[in-house]
Amino acid sequence: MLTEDTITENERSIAFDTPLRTDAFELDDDAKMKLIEHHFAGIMQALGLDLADDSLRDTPRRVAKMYVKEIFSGLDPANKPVPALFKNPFQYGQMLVERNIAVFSNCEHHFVPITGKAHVAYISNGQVIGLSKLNRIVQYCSQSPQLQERLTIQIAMMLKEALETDDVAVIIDAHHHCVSSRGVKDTDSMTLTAEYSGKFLEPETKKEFLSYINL
Ligand SMILES: Nc1nc2c(ncn2[C@@H]2O[C@H](COP(=O)(O)OP(=O)(O)OP(=O)(O)O)[C@@H](O)[C@H]2O)c(=O)[nH]1
Ligand SMILES: [Zn+2]
Repeated sequence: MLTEDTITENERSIAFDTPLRTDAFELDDDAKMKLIEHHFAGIMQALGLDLADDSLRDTPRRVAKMYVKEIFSGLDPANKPVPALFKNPFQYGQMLVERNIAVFSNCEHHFVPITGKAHVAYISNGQVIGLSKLNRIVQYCSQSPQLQERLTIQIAMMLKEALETDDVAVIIDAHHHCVSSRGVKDTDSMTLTAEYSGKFLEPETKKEFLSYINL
């Protein structure tokens, strides 16, 4: 069992990487899209769909482009945002909370959407980050086949790396379409995950963060 006490930060980071093969980047994006287009046409064929139909003809190409360039573009570390930090001349030393960041991800078990909100916070160690970069970090981590637990931890790790501080918190409140549109078909349940580190492990700081986000 992995716990924060028994593993190092580096080991934890590897444990929570999205499982990728070592040859994951031997094909370039164009080659990946060609392959996905071919295989997706096979799926449609197996379902009995008529690929000669005007509306369906280009679907394999659309899906391939969407996977590689959009919803799974976060698999490629080349797409990782590089968040610029600014000096903090006004010495803002309180927590900064960005709440209600849209989460659009996809569940790795069924490849259907996970949609919801992320609430992130940090306490500056002397530098501040451009606000939109917090959204970009959430987006990048979301753009892989995901588990909500792993997504939460990956966002926290990337915030720590970008902000050069351990004082970060992440909450995700999300709706899993694999739970609502199929399977158990529960349309109302939401899944809540949290990752706290540094000062956010202290009860008062955690309480202050939670008081801002109106769950
Ligand atoms: N822990 C976790 N589980 C998830 C997440 N997304 C989906 N799941 C669950 O993954 C499980 C996969 O279970 P399986 O029994 O292999 O798949 P299944 O037969 O399609 O299961 P049902 O969804 O119950 O029909 C399901 O219980 C999903 O609800 C996630 O982000 N985290
Ligand atoms: Zn699922």
